[in-house]
Amino acid sequence: MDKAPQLIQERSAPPATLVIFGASGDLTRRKLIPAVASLARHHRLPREFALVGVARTAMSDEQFADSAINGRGLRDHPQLDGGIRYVSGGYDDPDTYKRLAETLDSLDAERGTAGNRLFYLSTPAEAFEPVINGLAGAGLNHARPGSFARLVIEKPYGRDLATARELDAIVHSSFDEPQVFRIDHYLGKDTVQNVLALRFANSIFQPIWDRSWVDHVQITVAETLGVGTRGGFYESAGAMRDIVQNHVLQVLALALMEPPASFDAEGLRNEKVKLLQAIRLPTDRDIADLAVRGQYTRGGTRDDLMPGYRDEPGVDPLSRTETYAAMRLNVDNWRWAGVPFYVRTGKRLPARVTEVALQFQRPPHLPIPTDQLTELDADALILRIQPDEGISLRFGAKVPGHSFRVRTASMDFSYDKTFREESPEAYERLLLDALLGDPTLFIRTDEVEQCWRIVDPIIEHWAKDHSPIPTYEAASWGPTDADRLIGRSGRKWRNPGGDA
Ligand SMILES: NC(=O)C1=CN([C@@H]2O[C@H](COP(=O)(O)OP(=O)(O)OC[C@H]3O[C@@H](n4cnc5c(N)ncnc54)[C@H](OP(=O)(O)O)[C@@H]3O)[C@@H](O)[C@H]2O)C=CC1
Ligand SMILES: O=C1O[C@H](COP(=O)(O)O)[C@@H](O)[C@H](O)[C@H]1O
Repeated sequence: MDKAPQLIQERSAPPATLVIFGASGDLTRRKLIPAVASLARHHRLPREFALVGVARTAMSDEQFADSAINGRGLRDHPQLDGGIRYVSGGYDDPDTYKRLAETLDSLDAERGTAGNRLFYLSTPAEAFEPVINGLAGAGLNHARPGSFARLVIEKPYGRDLATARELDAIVHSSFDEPQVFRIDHYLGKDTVQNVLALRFANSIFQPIWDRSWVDHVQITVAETLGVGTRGGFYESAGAMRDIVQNHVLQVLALALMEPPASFDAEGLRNEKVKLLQAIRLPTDRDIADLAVRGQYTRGGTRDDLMPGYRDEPGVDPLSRTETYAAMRLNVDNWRWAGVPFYVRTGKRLPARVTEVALQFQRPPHLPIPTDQLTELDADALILRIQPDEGISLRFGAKVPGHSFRVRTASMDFSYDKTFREESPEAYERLLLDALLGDPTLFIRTDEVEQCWRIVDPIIEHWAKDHSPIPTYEAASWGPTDADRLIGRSGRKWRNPGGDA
């Protein structure tokens, strides 16, 4: 019998050393170390496991272990006890990699990590090239026979199509594509993977999942937080590069692609690429009607007044960076021709919510007087990715009583209430996949290119547009232009949790 694709197996990691570059940073502290901690807690790491942090900040092994691991309650985990090292040095200094290689060899000897290495680039993008070259200079890009050397690269992958291709050339000068794992942590979320389960493990949804039934689709990635301490990074990214190019387009691709023959890495990624290729590019003439940006200004309530983006640390007081982006997309294929897809993301919106909402067409004829239907919305299927994970089906139901009033009702599935199993954190899931060499939930190079192809024209258009950037008050649902974008076709945004 064929082996099941790795995506659908229960697994634990092989002997290996995880090497994190940028080990003194925000992502390492907030996401990667907790992910390692959770893998250890759930017995998914073998005793032959080690962790090495690399960064310029001076720290001893003990200090790194203390700050990184012990603080997470991992002191007593045999998988990590004595297996934590720290290498401090410049990313472009060959000596850093020489010391790293010695550390890795000694861990192989002491802990039996078998020469398996997973290098995680958790630095700002400027450091990717020197780290890749440094690894190759020390021969760390090659594994001994029977072992692996893999590279995980954080997002955003490039700043546009051209720089993504340049980065790929640098990566491929030292690593072969099967060694490369481009991460988008949204793909590690159970609820994002559940888009696949809902669509392809059931037969009832597939017949209505197309232009004959769907009026339009809305994808929202809304955050209540501002840019926090990441103002410096965000200034050069903006919402389009930070969220739309990766998380939003990945979720969209999973929601709209054709059924793959199997959930193996190539089958799944081929279908995503085909879908992304079918997205029509806006022309310079219609871009203004199809894409909207905004930047948050001071807002909130008197008791909870939030600063404007330009007042955040690390942000230019005259910044023109967008903290909100919305687009209308068209997919030129047989299934979706004519159906509009509205996507939006923003910081400092009134609710933290990520969802995919399919709104269905109204019935062709309603045998009920219109005054009985004033509380009836169009039918909708809402895939709630976070934070209230689940699925809602919204449909019309007769209100009890002597009249024939029909009001929208909701049938809800909640992860929390239905399953007792715990969801792994996205980074935990993806770290384990990379340790196992399963690329299914990582981004292939042609996907990256397709995503840049879609957002590049809009980013370039905005860069040339010198009119004042539209604004929205913190804790509101974005600039009024976004309402016009969707309102032009007589539709409106679903604002989960209500309008603010
Ligand atoms: N933080 C987050 O929530 C998310 C981050 N990412 C991506 O993950 C990666 C890491 O993010 P994050 O941890 O926030 O980054 P940080 O800005 O915290 O940087 C990580 C570490 O890299 C080193 N570093 C900082 N600037 C430079 C530089 N210019 N050149 C070389 N090294 C530098 C610093 O360590 P030292 O000075 O000690 O060498 C720093 O501690 C980035 O690519 C980011 O885009 C992706 C999704 C979410
Ligand atoms: O990649 C990023 O994602 C986070 C949002 O992730 P979530 O899992 O909390 O939804 C976002 O805040 C950050 O700006 C971005 O770089």
